[in-house]
Amino acid sequence: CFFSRGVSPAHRIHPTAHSATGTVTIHQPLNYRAGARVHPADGGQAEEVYEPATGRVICKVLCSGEKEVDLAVQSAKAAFKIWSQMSGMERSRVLLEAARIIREQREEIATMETINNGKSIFEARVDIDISWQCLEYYAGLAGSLAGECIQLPGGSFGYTRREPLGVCVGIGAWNYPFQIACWKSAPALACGNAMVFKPSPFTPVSVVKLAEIFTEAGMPKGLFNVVQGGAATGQFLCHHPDVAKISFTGSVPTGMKIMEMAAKGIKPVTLELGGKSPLIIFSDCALENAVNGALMANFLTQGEVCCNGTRVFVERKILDVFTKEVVKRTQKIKIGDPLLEDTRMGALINRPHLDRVQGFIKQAKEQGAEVLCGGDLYVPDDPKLKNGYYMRPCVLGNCTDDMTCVKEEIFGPVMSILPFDTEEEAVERANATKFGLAGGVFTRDIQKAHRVVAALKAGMCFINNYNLSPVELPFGGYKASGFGRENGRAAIEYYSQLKTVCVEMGDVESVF
Ligand SMILES: NC(=O)C1=CN([C@@H]2O[C@H](COP(=O)(O)OP(=O)(O)OC[C@H]3O[C@@H](n4cnc5c(N)ncnc54)[C@H](O)[C@@H]3O)[C@@H](O)[C@H]2O)C=CC1
Ligand SMILES: C[N+](C)(C)CCCC(=O)O
Repeated sequence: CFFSRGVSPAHRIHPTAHSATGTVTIHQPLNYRAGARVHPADGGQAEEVYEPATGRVICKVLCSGEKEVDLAVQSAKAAFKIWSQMSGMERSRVLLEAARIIREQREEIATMETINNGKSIFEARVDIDISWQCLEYYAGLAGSLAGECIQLPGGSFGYTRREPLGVCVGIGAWNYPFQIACWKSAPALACGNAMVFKPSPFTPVSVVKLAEIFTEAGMPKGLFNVVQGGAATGQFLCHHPDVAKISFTGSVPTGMKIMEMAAKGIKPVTLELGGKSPLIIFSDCALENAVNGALMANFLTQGEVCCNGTRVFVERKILDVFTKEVVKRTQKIKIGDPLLEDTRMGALINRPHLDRVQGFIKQAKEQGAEVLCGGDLYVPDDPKLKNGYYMRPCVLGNCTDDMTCVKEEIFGPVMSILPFDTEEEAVERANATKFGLAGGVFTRDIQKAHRVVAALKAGMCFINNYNLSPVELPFGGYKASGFGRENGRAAIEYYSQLKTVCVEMGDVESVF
């Protein structure tokens, strides 16, 4: 598998995955509290949930009110008392069992993710693999989470305890619904915390499956709860006095609001926000790898990826050959029914978002960019897909740094190509953005590669590849792309706190 590892071939193909587009409806409650699916106790405003591939409503999600949010937090609080007292090894075993169940149910979860999100089943399987790998990784760390012992004068000493924070809130975006929930819950639970998770109201479905799996794996009932809804529900969560931490993935404007709310309760926050990341292609690159890298950097999940390298800086010497090849390969991307095995680009999340992406392309043309391919709506032949939210992936040439398409996050399949002449110029232009989530470089010159990534003001940098997600590596942003880290050992810092204990072995020497 091309950007995940450790998947046995038996997990790859499932014979029944093909037929479900346009047929699934969901009737079960989508809130999860105290170890069971429940209808929310209050709120109750219903939002339609779509299948992007067909434009069909697959269910209605009931938004949780203040009372339901409180019940979920209280349920988490009760479970925290049990879970936080368990040893790391005991927690590890439960997380490993959850990872095993996810592997077992991989096809079912990936199919649901595809139906609700619109991404290809091929990619959804990778997302689910990254998800269980994340649980395995933090299960591995759970047993070794510890403080340190520090010798002091006269035989006295101090020690630190790494303690959980309490009830953590996770708020997710719609592009990687299951994976985001795992990236937040795995380190949180490994550290001994409880969690209340709110997915995006566009993709409420798969995270409830995760909650069921956690219970089946042996977590105390109430340890992981799901509330549903949009901004109002999110605000109840962020203001709740019993919430110890908020981890958010989403847009910059919402991230600012989350931070303001957290400030009122002195709650720590992790913010995984948007980006407009640079990918710098030098003329001494391996061209085919660089072309592959540019496609990986722009067209996964219909371009709806926060860390995408959407500003592709190409050394002028290879501009023509690189552009020609990228365009040729982009035109070959198979768009269509996301549940078909050979589809590589499915549907965008919803009609307003598709319109927004189309608006960016229109504006790019008005500002002088040239559409080298795609950018138009795509209507699949299959009649059941005719109301889906498809577009052809787009490559823009003739771009300049001041264009809106180069400055703003589009969150769709739109690549902007920008020529450059010198390394210094490329680095300076790459850094001339309010964002700092990711960046990449393609070159065969190892000194240049390391020099350039060292100069990039971005949290996640790639050399000679792009958009890989090994769970062992910390992920997160600089500047307006947020702070805090997910994945890797680093995430432990954001879901635990240190208690220092100072131990006197002698007598108290009072100054009074
Ligand atoms: N850095 C990262 O890891 C990622 C960042 N993103 C960013 O997310 C954006 C797209 O996702 P969207 O779901 O449209 O973002 P969004 O910011 O509109 O919503 C994200 C989540 O916040 C909730 N929310 C909205 N208003 C809220 C409020 N006032 N209080 C509490 N919660 C609130 C939403 O219901 C949703 O669950 C893009 O800008 C993208 O760059 C998306 C995925 C990953
Ligand atoms: C998995 N990956 C690296 C393609 C994207 C992860 C960040 C996001 O949630 O957008």
